[in-house]
Amino acid sequence: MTGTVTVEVGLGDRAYDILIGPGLIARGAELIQKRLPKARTAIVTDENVAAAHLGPLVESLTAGGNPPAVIKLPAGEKTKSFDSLETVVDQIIAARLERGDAVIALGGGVIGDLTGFAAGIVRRGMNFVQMPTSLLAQVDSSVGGKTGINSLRGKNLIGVFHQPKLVLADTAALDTLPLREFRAGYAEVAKYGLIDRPDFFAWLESNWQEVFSGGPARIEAIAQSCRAKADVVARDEFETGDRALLNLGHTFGHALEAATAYDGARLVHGEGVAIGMALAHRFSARLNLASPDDAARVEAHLRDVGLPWRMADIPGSLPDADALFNFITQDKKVSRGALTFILTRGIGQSFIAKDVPASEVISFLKENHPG
Ligand SMILES: NC(=O)c1ccc[n+]([C@@H]2O[C@H](COP(=O)([O-])OP(=O)(O)OC[C@H]3O[C@@H](n4cnc5c(N)ncnc54)[C@H](O)[C@@H]3O)[C@@H](O)[C@H]2O)c1
Ligand SMILES: O=C(O)C(=O)C[C@@H](O)[C@H](O)[C@H](O)COP(=O)(O)O
Ligand SMILES: [Zn+2]
Repeated sequence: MTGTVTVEVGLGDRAYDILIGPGLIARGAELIQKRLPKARTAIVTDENVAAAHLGPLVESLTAGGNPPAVIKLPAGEKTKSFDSLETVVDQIIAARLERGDAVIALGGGVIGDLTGFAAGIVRRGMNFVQMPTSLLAQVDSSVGGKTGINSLRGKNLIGVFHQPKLVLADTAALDTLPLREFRAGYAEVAKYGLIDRPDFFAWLESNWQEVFSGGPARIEAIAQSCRAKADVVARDEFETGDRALLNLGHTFGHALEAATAYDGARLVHGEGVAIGMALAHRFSARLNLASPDDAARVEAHLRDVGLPWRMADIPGSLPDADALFNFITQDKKVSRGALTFILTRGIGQSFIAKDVPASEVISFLKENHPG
């Protein structure tokens, strides 16, 4: 597989394409103008991505007759904040973009989530294009329309659903992504196998080295991930049911991100998801829902690829189990005060578990806390 792969997100009159392949950033103007003729643009990006990939996109849009406004922000999770939101909103308005123009997110999930939120609220909703440059953004965050910023009290607590008009995943951009960030994105790839695609998880166990080294296996893994996500989003856009499955590993993972104050030097999102998925499998085994062998298999794969898989792998000390539990109670899946977790009956057999007893969660956190 070397050309461009297209995956459709089937949302009726708001359906859009995900294009996956090398060289798409430099073709930005042509591909965007085809869907949004004559749209003026503002590009939102971060400093790392700007240094590596902004030039060809600006050149393409300028040559197409519409030089873009550029909004550059510091890299990292702390950029998903009210301060950054204010900057982006103000700069879009200052550039006099209209509703029918387009805001482009060029970057990882941080830039995508923040930019999508800004596009969702400026002029009550503007066109928005995702140009994901991290593995995590290409396989997950650029698809499905969840946008937002963090609160110190919990992850992604402020945001809106706002779908992009187009996703352009330039796989050549991954050549400049640091290995730690590639690994973090891989956690969300493995997630799709663990949710309901056991064959995909087994394929990853055999082929992960090729996915990491690039070439056809990498594009195959990205395309499979996008298909898996597009399927769920098309049947449950606003997470009233099945979409919650995409949260496998996130109830624990988001609590750990908040508990480390979104300090990317200690923990980035995909690493939190890796630890969270291992914990979700271990917790399922503790509740006699799944075999401990399956939990061990997940932990072994995460360890093999170099991802953290237990709380003890996070550098520095963590707040105690009660404080971690307090973050869990802010999870968006909580309903009438009852906890919802994504648990599992085995590899690729995840399910939505409502009314999970708080006492079980607290005991489990105490048993697994590094001390
Ligand atoms: N909306 C969703 O559905 C969804 C899904 C998953 C994750 N998320 C969110 O996504 C965020 C994590 O995204 P992320 O892992 O992409 O983090 P990120 O945006 O912080 O990017 C990771 C790092 O890689 C750098 N980078 C990105 N692309 C690069 C490239 N091509 N070359 C060099 N450096 C590059 C960035 O500057 C950053 O330092 C979290 O905030 C998470 O909550 C959202
Ligand atoms: O798209 C979804 O739905 C997901 O849950 C994907 C997750 O990987 C992602 O991290 C998402 O932002 C988490 O959603 P949240 O609603 O728990 O904030
Ligand atoms: Zn995630």
